[in-house]
Amino acid sequence: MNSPKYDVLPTSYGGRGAYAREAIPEGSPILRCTAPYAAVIFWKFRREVCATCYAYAFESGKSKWSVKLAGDKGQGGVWFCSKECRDIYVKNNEIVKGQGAGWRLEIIGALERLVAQMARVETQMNAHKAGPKNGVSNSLAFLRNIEPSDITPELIDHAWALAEELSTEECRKRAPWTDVLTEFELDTAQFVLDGLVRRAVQNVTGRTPETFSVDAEALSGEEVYHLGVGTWSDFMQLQDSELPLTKSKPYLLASRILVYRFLKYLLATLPSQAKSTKTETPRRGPPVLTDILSKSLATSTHARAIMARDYGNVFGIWDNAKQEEGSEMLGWGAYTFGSYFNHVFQDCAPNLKKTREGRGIRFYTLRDVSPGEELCISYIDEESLSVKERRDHLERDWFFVCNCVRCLTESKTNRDI
Ligand SMILES: C[S@@+](CC[C@H](N)C(=O)[O-])C[C@H]1O[C@@H](n2cnc3c(N)ncnc32)[C@H](O)[C@@H]1O
Repeated sequence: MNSPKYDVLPTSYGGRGAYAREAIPEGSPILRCTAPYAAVIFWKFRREVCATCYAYAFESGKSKWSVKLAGDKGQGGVWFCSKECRDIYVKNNEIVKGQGAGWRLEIIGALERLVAQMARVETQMNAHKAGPKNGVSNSLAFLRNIEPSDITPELIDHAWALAEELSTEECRKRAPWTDVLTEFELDTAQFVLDGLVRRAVQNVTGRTPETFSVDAEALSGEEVYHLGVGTWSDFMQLQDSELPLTKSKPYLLASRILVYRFLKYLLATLPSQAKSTKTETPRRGPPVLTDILSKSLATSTHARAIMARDYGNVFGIWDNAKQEEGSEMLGWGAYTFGSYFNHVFQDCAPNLKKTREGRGIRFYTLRDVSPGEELCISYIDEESLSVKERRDHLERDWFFVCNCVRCLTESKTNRDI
């Protein structure tokens, strides 16, 4: 992917990076991603954060938003800061003009039911003082004790193959769901579902993503290069971190398999599936999105591919409070074209900064950039961490040893360790 202002090229230290095509003055907009390909607003914040523009109710002095969209039977609640944002949500999820976003609310309704069921299971477990079930059952029990040194691509493939068999059996039996997902797993499930929905909607509607253009209006005459969410294949070109992530945090393999099983089960509970009996006449009209989603979960390929592009590529969605006022993370999003900027490498300070604009993000230069210079952001809070903390954090969550000038100098002199 190439922008009018920079090229994405191989770096000397591995992977790709973004390099300025020509001199870029300080304060120049570099890239605006209008929306994430896939995102999640934490389940616990879904009433407080607008599902369209991510506005946080507390910043407007409210405890939650009051504009709600729900299904025919009141299920599938989604909250918005305004009617305009609600209308945008409907438009983005409408497959056939005039038919609204009912299918999406149906899925959210099923999610609400499973969340309520998991709360009941948890209450029962607490009453019986039973340890939490962590979703690693039978054939996958070996995942409980895996160490980083056990992790190989073959072991990961084997675990996913077993997960596919197990989940197919679970959906066939339709026994009640008895595992309890952690908050993080539930949010990961929402993120994966959002990516699968994006893929399905793009496939069905053929809606093409926006391409490079000058969006002069959006920022009062300022020239901003912006990109839409991209296609599934654009998204798939992002770095796949499944292997390094599993080596860094082996427990996440079982956790991600649980997320996949949960989503497959969730889709299997939807009425559109139950109706497809032998006696029913073939459905006419537009493709049923929920059925397409079930098909995309028949194997783990798509869900696994989305999770493989989560760590290392996504950005936190933060409220707009100032840092010193204690800004809060509301969720996270994968902004396809915004994930080619590496962590500051050659010198001590990043030359790009990112800001959130509604559901989009924008990158701009923090200082003058020379032609050919790599455009970098900072992945961490540089100021508050010691050199050891910075390097550990980058190795644990971004899978590389930081050899920037500052880290190398400070490690040599043992400063701040
Ligand atoms: C958001 S991606 C950046 C684009 C990535 N290099 C690519 O080829 O797609 C983040 C990943 O890039 C690599 N990376 C970023 N900054 C780096 C640096 N300073 N040194 C080495 N690798 C880095 C790490 O593998 C990290 O997980």
